[in-house]
Amino acid sequence: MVKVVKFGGSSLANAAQYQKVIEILRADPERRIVVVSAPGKRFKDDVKVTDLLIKYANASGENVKVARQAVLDRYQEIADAYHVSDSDFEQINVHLIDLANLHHANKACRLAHFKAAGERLNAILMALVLKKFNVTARFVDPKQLGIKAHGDYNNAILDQHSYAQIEAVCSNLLDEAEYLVVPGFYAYNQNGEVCTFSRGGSDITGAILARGFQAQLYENFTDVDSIYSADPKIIAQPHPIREMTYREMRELAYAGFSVFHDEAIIPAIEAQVPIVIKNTDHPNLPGTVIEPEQNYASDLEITGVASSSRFAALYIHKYLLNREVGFTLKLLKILYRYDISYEHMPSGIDDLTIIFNQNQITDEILPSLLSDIREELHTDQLEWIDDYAILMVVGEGMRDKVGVVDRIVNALARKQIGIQMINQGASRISTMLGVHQNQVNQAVREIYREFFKNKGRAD
Ligand SMILES: Nc1ncnc2c1ncn2[C@@H]1O[C@H](COP(=O)(O)OP(=O)(O)O)[C@@H](O)[C@H]1O
Ligand SMILES: N[C@@H](CC(=O)OP(=O)(O)O)C(=O)O
Repeated sequence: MVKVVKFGGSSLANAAQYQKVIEILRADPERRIVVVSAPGKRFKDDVKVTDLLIKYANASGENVKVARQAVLDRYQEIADAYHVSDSDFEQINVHLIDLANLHHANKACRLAHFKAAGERLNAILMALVLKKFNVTARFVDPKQLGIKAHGDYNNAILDQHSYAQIEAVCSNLLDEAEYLVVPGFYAYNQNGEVCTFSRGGSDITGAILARGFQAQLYENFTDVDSIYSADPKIIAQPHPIREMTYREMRELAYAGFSVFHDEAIIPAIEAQVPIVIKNTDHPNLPGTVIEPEQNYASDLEITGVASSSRFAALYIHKYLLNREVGFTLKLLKILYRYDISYEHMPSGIDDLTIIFNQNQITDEILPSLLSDIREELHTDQLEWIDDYAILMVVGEGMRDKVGVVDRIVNALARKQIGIQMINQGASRISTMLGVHQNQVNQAVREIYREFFKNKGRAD
């Protein structure tokens, strides 16, 4: 049995972090498949290599060389610390130079190729460094593994057919080296071009490989001791979550727990591979285990409260909407025409709200989208709310408890926080609320306080 181990950008930010990663790998012989992100921030105001690469892609004139050098320096510091030879390191330099000279189908394709270099070069470097420790390590590109994706070049989605090839290739590769080092975050489309998953997408690659290799465990190493019940940037020293279910993680990750990518849960669910989130700085701590079902005792009503301000909403009011056959169909056809997907659509008798990911609606399309909806649906009222935030209160413990929603609503009411929308998922393990963005952090604090004030570590 093998473990897939993913290291995030913070875990690979410099040579000192590399050292911790190597020790983690060597501490457990089952850690064979190593998925790496691009080097992340070394300190608070540092810039991630992925962002340096975006700068490089957009640079012109004199700035091109400066931007390229900034990326190269990050790898050079690590290579020097491990005495990687100049000739071995040269491939990293050459790849960065080539990026700017290659022909690309369009701007989006070019950007994806640049961004993917962060992970690709880090995986090449990690394999070179591992060899310095007298172990066999092999860089394996996603193309060789058959990781294929479709959709936007910079927001791609895995092709489900990929698994047949991944599974076939994986077992053979394991015999070839002690460590297979795979770059996260990117895949190839049907034309063989590079495309990336959405930001933070190395978690997805790790999960795909956990399924592909039928791993016993997917270990995801990051910079926190565990997943907490609230974002530690909003609540100081929040309650650590020791165990949680896939369902809980999916909802919380979607709604703002950026420690794990929400789409990365899916391959793990499909193969029923448990996930553990651990800190590269404290690898012996238990971390957070994410598993198929709740097989552990818990007296918590809620597991976590997440928030995200990446949303916008359209409120539509029309009398007798409930009696109008095909109203929603017409609305969805308009969205389809504009190539827009929506996130949620809670509705009442005479109104409905459509919640979008803000990046779906640009300033260019918004006026004509609204005017088409007004004219084709004859609405009585249309309101565009661009400061929309979502709160997600999640917990397996909510399912059988009476009065949880009551406590959420009262906690917000006590602080005069208006609720724009409230929606309880059919799974009954989550309640979603819409609030204004300027109140969202306070809302998280109030809900957190309500449910964790007697649990020892409340803010
Ligand atoms: N509920 C949460 N629990 C733990 N960390 C969280 C939570 N919500 C957001 N985070 C953030 O996620 C960060 C780790 O994710 P990320 O920056 O993507 O790490 P990596 O570089 O390892 O990929 C933490 O430093 C923390 O700020
Ligand atoms: N490097 C990519 C992908 C990724 O997963 O990064 P990280 O592990 O640092 O979140 C990004 O910055 O989006």
